[in-house]
Amino acid sequence: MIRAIVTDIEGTTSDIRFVHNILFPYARQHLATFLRDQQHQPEVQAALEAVRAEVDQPQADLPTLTQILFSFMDQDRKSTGLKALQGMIWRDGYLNGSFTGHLYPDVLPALTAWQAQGRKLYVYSSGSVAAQKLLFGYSDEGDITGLFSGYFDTHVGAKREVAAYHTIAAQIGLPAEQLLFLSDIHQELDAAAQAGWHTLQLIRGEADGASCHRQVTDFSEINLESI
Ligand SMILES: CSCCC(=O)C(=O)COP(=O)(O)O
Ligand SMILES: [Mg+2]
Repeated sequence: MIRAIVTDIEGTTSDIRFVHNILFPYARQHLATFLRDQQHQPEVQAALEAVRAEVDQPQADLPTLTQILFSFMDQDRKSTGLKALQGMIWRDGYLNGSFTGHLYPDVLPALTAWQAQGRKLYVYSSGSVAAQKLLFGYSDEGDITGLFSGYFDTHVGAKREVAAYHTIAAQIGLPAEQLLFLSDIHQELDAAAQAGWHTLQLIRGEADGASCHRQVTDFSEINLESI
């Protein structure tokens, strides 16, 4: 029996185009000003230190770090330091009404039903935990953070690493065979499956012929009793 469901965000609960066409450009547009104005805030300093460590440049100054962060954004690199900074910048965008967090219309009814059945819901995304809480706190459907029992980001490891799913299972406190991971990316599901989890792939757009995972086009097609 599935007792907990862990969901990805981009391409699973929310449109990739929202992330790539709204969130990422907003962070890019505001990065330099944000760093200039907020560089002495402890959380910003911690993120910049993480970037320095990631590129093995302990003395890198702010202009150098800014260029490194732009190149990370060009590569869509899932850098924990970049993701922390993006989340801080997006906070302003949510608060000033520049955007709300996209949710596919099938997501909220399914999550609500699963929670009512006593199943625990979690999020695992490369976006920082703070960014995840913002997306669901300022979603198209209002604040739905009350549905979730916890959030995981790259602090537990990258989404294509098997070890990350062992860590999440240990933190949730359930055996892998009671856990279901929902994602649009088959390499992430491969890692979860290798850790013993159940998996389901969301196909929101293009088909994925290279996948060996069960596929659904939206959350309304998910029947947890048949897993
Ligand atoms: C919290 S929404 C922004 C997600 C994000 O920053 C991202 O890079 C998505 O990566 P994922 O590995 O979750 O597809
Ligand atoms: Mg995804």
